[in-house]
Amino acid sequence: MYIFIINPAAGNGKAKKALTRIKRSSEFKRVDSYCFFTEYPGHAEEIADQVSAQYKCQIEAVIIIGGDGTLYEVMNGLHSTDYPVSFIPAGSGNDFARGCRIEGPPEVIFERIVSGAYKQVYWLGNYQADNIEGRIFVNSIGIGFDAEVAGKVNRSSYKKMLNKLRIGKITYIIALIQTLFTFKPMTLEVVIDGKHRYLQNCWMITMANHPYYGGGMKIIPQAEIQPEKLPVLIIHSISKWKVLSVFLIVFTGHHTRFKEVEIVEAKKVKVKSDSKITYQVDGQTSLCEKCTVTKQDIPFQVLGA
Ligand SMILES: Nc1ncnc2c1ncn2[C@@H]1O[C@H](COP(=O)(O)OP(=O)(O)OP(=O)(O)O)[C@@H](O)[C@H]1O
Repeated sequence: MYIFIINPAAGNGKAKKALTRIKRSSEFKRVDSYCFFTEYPGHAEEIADQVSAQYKCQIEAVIIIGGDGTLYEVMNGLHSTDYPVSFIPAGSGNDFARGCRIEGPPEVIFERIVSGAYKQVYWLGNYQADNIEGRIFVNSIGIGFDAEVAGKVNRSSYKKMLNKLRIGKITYIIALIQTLFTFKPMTLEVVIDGKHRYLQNCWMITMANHPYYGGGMKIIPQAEIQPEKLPVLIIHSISKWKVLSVFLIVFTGHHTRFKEVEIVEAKKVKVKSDSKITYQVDGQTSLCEKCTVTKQDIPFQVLGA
């Protein structure tokens, strides 16, 4: 049985249109399926939790139609990595689809899913932030400047309108410039695979499971879908104006040439601050003082990729 979890609010309603196209396909008529629509933030996680309890071994795949936020919720709600998952991009950013090369019209992706011929393994990340334990991130987790930019984008009143006009990237540029003037660089204790570092004037630390975030920025161009190791990007001891240059060229991946942009690989990263710092997980933001990030041991199968 194919379980669809659809976020009708993602990408200004793109998900419903994608489902309509899939439903018209001969492949859809041939298979057993159930469609669940999310009604509020957090609902996709509840649905995934219920579905894994109720259907267990009957599940052939869980197919998410929405954006990266919906995928994040589903992966945190599923009880096991044994369920094959697929993602039909219908959000505004769709970085997971970019990272896994899930491309094409929704009905074509669905055909590939059902054929079973297109699949790849994917290792998720785990994080623990203050008292929040055992959570999963799908694409990336970031602390500091990028998280504050993401928070501003999410709260902006004009995001929807600009997305509708297909110039959603302008929301990001506005938030970036606003944050550039308000952001206070952090003093952090960072422990990378047991090695302690004290970073002053730190702008951000980001860990990613593939290169993309924020709707196509190649934040860690060399990040591979791989077990064990997390690519970690650290930007510190940098001027405001150079940060602007970093983000102007981040879509090309050339920002890693700046000497203030450091990339390392690690199995475990701990970040500690004396005050609350903003972090983003797959684009959703929150505050914490301590955060520990690792890679999940067991991969799951992505169909249609
Ligand atoms: N029915 C709903 N109404 C409003 N918000 C919802 C609903 N269902 C889910 N959500 C919330 O919508 C948020 C955004 O969804 P999602 O990230 O999938 O789309 P997006 O923001 O358009 O895409 P992307 O993350 O790829 O940029 C999620 O955090 C989710 O909790």
